[in-house]
Amino acid sequence: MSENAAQKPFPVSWDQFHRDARALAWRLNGAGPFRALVAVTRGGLVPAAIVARELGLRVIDTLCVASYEHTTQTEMRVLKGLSETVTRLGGDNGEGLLIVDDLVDTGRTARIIRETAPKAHIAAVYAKPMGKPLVDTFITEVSQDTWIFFPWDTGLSFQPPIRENGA
Ligand SMILES: O=P(O)(O)OC[C@H]1O[C@H](OP(=O)(O)OP(=O)(O)O)[C@H](O)[C@@H]1O
Ligand SMILES: O=c1[nH]c(=O)c2nc[nH]c2[nH]1
Ligand SMILES: [Mg+2]
Repeated sequence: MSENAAQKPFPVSWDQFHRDARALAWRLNGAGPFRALVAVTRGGLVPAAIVARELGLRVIDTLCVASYEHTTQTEMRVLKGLSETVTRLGGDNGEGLLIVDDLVDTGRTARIIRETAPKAHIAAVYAKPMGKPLVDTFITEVSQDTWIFFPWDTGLSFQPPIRENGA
């Protein structure tokens, strides 16, 4: 999604995120074996830590990608590719690598990852319909017009009563 003007908010708490990331680890447990884990920064760092802990993975790399300024989709920039060590572990095509992100939305990020490592296993905690076909594993699907608010991007604030908003 390039703009979030008319999107449905889907706030996720730390507890909920931990539960969903752990559910992802359960699902991935049968999909390995994995030789290394790659976190897609920055959002993928949080589920990567949880999944790595659950699956006993200790070789962890980052794929540093930026494609959104707040809620606006911008030109895609790969700021850092896979390290030499992890590229060697995964062979030429990324087989045996587990690549983790927080969500897949339009699928643009996942498409770039797929080009970098075609045989890697790509996993995301949340998926929207456009991006869903581009990942191998995900946990929760939300509609395309949903904007997911992650706990590291949000804080507690006063909520006006529903009635006062004219709902
Ligand atoms: O499927 P797409 O439309 O490509 O969107 C999904 C990507 O967008 C977000 O990252 P973002 O580029 O905002 O960077 P961040 O992880 O640093 O927040 C999210 O963490 C995914 O990586
Ligand atoms: O915090 C976020 N929530 C989303 O729904 C989303 N889609 C792309 N990038 C995103 N970042
Ligand atoms: Mg990201």
